[in-house]
Amino acid sequence: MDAHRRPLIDRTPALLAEGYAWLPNRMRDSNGSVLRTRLLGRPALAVRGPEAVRFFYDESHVRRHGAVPAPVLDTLFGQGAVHTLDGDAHRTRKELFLPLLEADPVARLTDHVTTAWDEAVRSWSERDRVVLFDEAAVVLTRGVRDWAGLPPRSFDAEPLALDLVAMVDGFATPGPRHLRARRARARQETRMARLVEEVGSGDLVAPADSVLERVARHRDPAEGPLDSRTAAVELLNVLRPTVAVSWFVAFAAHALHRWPAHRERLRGGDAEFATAFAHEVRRFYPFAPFLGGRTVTGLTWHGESVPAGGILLLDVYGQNHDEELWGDPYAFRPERLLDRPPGRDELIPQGGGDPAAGHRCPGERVTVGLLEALAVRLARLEYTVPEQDLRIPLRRIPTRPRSGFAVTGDALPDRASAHPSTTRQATTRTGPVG
Ligand code: HEM
Repeated sequence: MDAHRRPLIDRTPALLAEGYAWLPNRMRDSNGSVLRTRLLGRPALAVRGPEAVRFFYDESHVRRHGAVPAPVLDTLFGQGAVHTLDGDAHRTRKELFLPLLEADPVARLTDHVTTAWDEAVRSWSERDRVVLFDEAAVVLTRGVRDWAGLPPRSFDAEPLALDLVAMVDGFATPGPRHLRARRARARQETRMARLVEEVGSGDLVAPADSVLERVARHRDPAEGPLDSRTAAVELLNVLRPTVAVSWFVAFAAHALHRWPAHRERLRGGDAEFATAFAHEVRRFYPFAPFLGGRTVTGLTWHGESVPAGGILLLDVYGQNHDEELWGDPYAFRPERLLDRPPGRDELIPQGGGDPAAGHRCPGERVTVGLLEALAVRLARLEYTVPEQDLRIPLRRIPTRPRSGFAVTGDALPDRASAHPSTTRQATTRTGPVG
C-alpha cells in the first residue's frame, strides 16, 4: 500500500510517553518541517516555521471551537475561555486582555511583583533553604492579586498560588496531578465567580480599571454581560498564567547555574542583555509543546494533507529548537537574540501572529517584563546550590527542574551571622535538559 494512503495509527499514547520530544522526533524522521499523523482519534498535520505560523493562524484554515480537549479546559483554561472562541466572539472577548499589550499596566504589574519579591527575599534569612519555584509562585501570586484588584484579606497568596500552579501542572497528564488540577480550578472558579457577583451587586468596589473591574463589567455584544462563571474563567486567565512565570524563573535559575558567566551582565543592569536573556530562557526551555486547531477545510502544506474536521498542529517546541532558524539550537546563548531580535513568527513560546487580532498570548510583554526583572534580581543574589536533582525531564508536560531549584546560604542575607555554624555545600548535581 502507498505510504501516503496507509491508515495512520493514533499517536496519542506516543505523545503521553515521549512528551516534548514526540513531534520533533517524528519531524526528524519525516522531511523536517511537516508531519502527517493521528491524534485524539483524528487525522492531524503538524507544521513548523515562520511561514507555517501564518498558515496556522489563518482563520479560514482552523477554528478553536471544539479544538481544546475537555480535560485541558477543565484544568488549564476553563470552559468558555477566550482560547476557545473564533471570529467576532473572539475579538470582543480578547479586548479584555488588550491592556496587557501596553507598557503602563505591565510596568505597574512588574512593580507589584518586584516589591513582593524584595520583601520575600528579606524573609528568606529565617529559613534553612528555599525552593525558588515555590517562592516565585507565591511572589507572583501576591503581585498579580494586588495588581488585578482582588482583596488581599480574602485571598491569601499561599493557598491561591498552590491552586494556580496545580491548574498548570496537571493539565496534560492523567492521574493524581490531573485530579488536583480539576479540584483547584473548581475551587477557584467558585471563589472568583462570587467575587465578580459582589462587584456586580455593588457589595464590593473593585479598583477603577483593574482586571477585576473590567471582567465584571465586560459585555459580549451578542450575549450581553458575561455570566459570573465565565467572568471568573477570564479573571483566572490573567492570574494563572502570570503565576506560571514561576516555571521560567526556575529555568532562569537553572541557566544561571549552568552558565554562570551570564550573571555579570545581568548584575550590571544591562537592560538589552536582560531582554535577550528572557527571550533565550523562553526559547531554550520547554513549556508549551505545541498548539492545535480544528481544520475548517481540507488543507495541504508542503505536499501533505489533512481533511476538514482534522487537527492542524503548530510544533512550538520544535520551532524554538529548529536548526535552520536558530543554528546550534541546543546551546543556551542569549547573545543570539542581541545580534538579531526575533521576528514576530520566529520565536513562538507563547504562540505566533498578532496578539491583538489572533490567539497569540496577550501576556508576552508581561512575561518578558517579569522575567527580565526577576532574572536581574536572581543574578544579584549570592546563594549556594546544594546537592539536588536538577534534571528537567522532557517526558513531563509541563516540565521543570525536578527539585524546583533549592538554594541555601547567602540568598538568605543575614544567615551567615544568624547561624555561624552552618556549613555551606557547593556540591550540585545537574543533568542535561532532557
Ligand atoms: C509562563 C508564561 C506564559 C506562557 C508560556 C504562555 C503561553 C501561551 C500560549 C502558548 C498561548 C496560546 C496561543 C495560541 O493559542 O495561539 C497563550 C494564550 C493566552 N495567554 Fe499566555 N502564556 C504565558 C503568560 C501569560 C500571561 C502573563 C498572561 C496574562 C497576564 C497570559 C494570558 C493568555 C491568554 C488570555 C491567552 C489566550 C489568548 C487567545 O486565545 O486569544 N499568558 N499563552
